Amino acid sequence: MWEASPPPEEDWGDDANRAWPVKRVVDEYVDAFGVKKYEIKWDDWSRPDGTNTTWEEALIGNEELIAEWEARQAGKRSTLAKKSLSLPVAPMPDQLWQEDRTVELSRAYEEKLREARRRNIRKTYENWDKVKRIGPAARDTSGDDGDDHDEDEDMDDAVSERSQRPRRSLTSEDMSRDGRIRPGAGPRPPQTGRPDRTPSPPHASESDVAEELSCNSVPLSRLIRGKRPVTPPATSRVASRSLAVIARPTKVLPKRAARHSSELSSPSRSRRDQRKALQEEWRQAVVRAGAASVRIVNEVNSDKTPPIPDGFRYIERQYARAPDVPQSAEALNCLVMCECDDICTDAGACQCQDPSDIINDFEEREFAYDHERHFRFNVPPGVDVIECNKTCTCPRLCPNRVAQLPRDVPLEIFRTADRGWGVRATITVHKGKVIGIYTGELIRRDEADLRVDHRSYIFDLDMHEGPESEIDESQRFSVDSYAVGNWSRFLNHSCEPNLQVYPVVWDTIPEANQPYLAFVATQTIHARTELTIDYDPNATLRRKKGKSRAAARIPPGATACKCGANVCRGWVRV
Ligand SMILES: C[S@@+](CC[C@H](N)C(=O)[O-])C[C@H]1O[C@@H](n2cnc3c(N)ncnc32)[C@H](O)[C@@H]1O
Repeated sequence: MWEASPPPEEDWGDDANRAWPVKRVVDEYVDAFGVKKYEIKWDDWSRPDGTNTTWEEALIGNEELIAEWEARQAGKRSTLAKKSLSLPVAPMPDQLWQEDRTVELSRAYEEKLREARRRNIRKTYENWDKVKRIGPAARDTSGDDGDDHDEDEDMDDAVSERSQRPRRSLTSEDMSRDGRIRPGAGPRPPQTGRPDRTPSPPHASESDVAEELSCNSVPLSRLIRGKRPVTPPATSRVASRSLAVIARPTKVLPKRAARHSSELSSPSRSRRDQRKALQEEWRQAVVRAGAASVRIVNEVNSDKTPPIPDGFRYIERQYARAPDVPQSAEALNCLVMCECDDICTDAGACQCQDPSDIINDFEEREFAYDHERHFRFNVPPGVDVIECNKTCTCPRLCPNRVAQLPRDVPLEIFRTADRGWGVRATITVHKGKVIGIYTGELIRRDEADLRVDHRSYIFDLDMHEGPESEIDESQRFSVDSYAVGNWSRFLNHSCEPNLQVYPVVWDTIPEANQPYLAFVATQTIHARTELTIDYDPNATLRRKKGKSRAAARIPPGATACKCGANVCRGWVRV
């Protein structure tokens, strides 16, 4: 608790309006309205406490003072630049490339390279490579049999792919506002004169035609938008079941995970060893993905590990696709490329946002994130956030690449007193901070319906579905995190949650109905506060609208809610 001291007294005497001599300008800042202010050091005036500076807005008639201040600053900057050329731009060992300090570092690095080039000095800062490749560089290859896809390589691949193959994607003109593809639209050769692009041929080549067909072959039912339900994004499926009776997963797991699972379940291993092995397996998966740590902690009872099924595979930031849900080539061909010069700052001018339905009060297109990469909560229900994709020219630290980046919030999977295991962050996160994404096995909905035992861990990707939707059954998908998943499978329900879920795409188009689900903080969440979501936002909406009066009666298929919130409706569909 503290109280601000009173401002220091200022006494300008009776002749406050006389011309007071100024010594010099000692500081400056630009206020929230863009007005520049200068801190002035006075020559023969001071407060009783000895301080003799004040902040002044206009220095009319004293332009030479400002000129002198600016010259001094320029001198300082150039001295610093000279000095800093010899300073290493080195990341800390635990530094992740998407952190703010890495962004600052990258800017310093660019500045130094520019200065070195200007002075014709051949200078390389080898340590910078570590920032760029923090995921793969930190990879622990011991025991890695190499059959896992390196999650962090995706973006790097994308960048190199971009420079190797001619870009093929829809431009803004090909997509109309409602996201439909216009007849005759299709991928075209790039039109600007950037050095790495091939000039536009007069007629479409064979490959253009092939891609055009594949892009236009996205079934129309999947391109119909504007008929989305006004419901919150995704709903967890319904079923109450005991964790003790979890059935073994039916899917054959990849070699690597199976090996670990047999190690983990070996009767010769003590429970403590099993915990260590599991923690290490997850640590490696997290490091490979370039993400912040996930620790397993239990301060409540003697359980060493959460009750995951044998062969559980931790996968931080992508779906494990079921064999009958391959990555849609059509969707990849239909990615809209933006050509922003640097980071994307104007959604209206960023071509990949053309199909986006995020519009502000002035009917202008808006990004879902602000310049600090915080979610703006401006996404209407049923609308996917469209992040910049692998064909876009912007860098990986563009503010419109957020959910696709590795998680930078360190987490703990911790034992709760009465709801099994839960998730909490070990740092305070602020409103709008995107924590990460839900991962798991991407399966068809009809398959999800059969996995009754997994229901608590299945998220339906149903944000585009509603009574009027014409989405074909074969195009409805769900994510099952029972046997494959990440920290988010441990998120518990609260009737007053501190996270919200929103659908987001970057490696597909919204019409493919396979977005990722991202979790964003809806308020400041202090370190080690449990992170929670609402498993049944529709029920909350109905309740808010007063449609469900029998709040405390537990409906069939639901279980007693133990979220402890003041507004708890008393039951939860799990
Ligand atoms: C997706 S899992 C969450 C992680 C789970 N606590 C665990 O230990 O694996 C969903 C299960 O957590 C429990 N659960 C989550 N939120 C709950 C709540 N508010 N009240 C009671 N049980 C809850 C239920 O057993 C539910 O089936």
